[in-house]
Amino acid sequence: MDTPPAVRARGLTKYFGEVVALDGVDLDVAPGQIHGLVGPNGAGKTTLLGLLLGLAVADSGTLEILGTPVGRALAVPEGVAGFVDGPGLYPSMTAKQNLAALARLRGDDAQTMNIDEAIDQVGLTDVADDRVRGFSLGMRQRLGLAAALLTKPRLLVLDEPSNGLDPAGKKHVYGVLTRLAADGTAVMLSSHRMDDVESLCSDVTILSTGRVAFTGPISKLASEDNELDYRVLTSNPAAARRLARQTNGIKLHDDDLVHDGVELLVISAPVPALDEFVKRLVQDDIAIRELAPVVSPLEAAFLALTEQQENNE
Ligand SMILES: Nc1ncnc2c1ncn2[C@@H]1O[C@H](COP(=O)(O)OP(=O)(O)OP(=O)(O)O)[C@@H](O)[C@H]1O
Repeated sequence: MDTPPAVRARGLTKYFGEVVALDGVDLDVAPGQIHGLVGPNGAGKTTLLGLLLGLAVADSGTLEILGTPVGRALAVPEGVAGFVDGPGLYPSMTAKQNLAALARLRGDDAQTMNIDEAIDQVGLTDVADDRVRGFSLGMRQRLGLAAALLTKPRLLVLDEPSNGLDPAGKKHVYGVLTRLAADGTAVMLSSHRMDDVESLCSDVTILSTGRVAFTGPISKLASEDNELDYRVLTSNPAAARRLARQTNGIKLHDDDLVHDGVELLVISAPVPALDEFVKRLVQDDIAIRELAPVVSPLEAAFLALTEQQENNE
């Protein structure tokens, strides 16, 4: 039998009084997929994640989680774990006691073995017996993730999981999420960091004022026709500039930058024109020391799609 999708939403709509927080949202998340949810402030990200966690119900539309239709009752759907607006923790208890209490609340036996393992997975072993009151935001986020891991979820839902994490903490947590996904758990997470979403997620949904501006594989956003801005650092900026002028489809920006005393060209180009430019640089013996988009394809799409939708309001 085929494994059902982790999430299948059609036409989800949610109002808060007059405010339409979600407006006809369709969403598909496959098992083992890490799916990013991005959008400007107030776009509806937390509201959507809350529906997946059973913290609220939609006013209309249908939602199936792990193959089971979600009803009108407020309850965490079977197989789902996660948190929005930060994990709910007891400040006066230690990290370990928090996990034991949460397990008891769910009616599970507090299996010390699993608790130690979950704490180890998120890298909190050294502070397992410290009270949560003294934990930083990043440590709380990690403990919240450990609490979710204890339930062995098939869908993990996280609101801004990298909030408060230092670069090492982020790398650790992303490693945990990547391994979970490799074992078949679907992960849905919101973020304001496009670079994080690009490095971690295979798919993304861009929300703008409650509507889906894009949903699908991130690779589809980097379409060959899209024109992106690139920074180009070469061994011969003057010759590179001449070649850029002679290559069809390349637009040369006037505001070149100076990087460590070397002139950096800034160009706009669709992928085929960029390919042609690179070939010509190589033919003319000009070394390419750096070639990178000024903003990533996800960030460029995010800005274009959300601006477009806001202008249509
Ligand atoms: N409990 C609530 N009562 C009233 N309005 C709400 C409530 N929750 C959300 N909203 C409104 O619904 C819209 C979507 O909010 P939501 O928190 O889902 O956005 P978000 O994308 O998570 O924003 P942010 O990036 O700022 O966290 C906003 O206009 C918000 O003001």
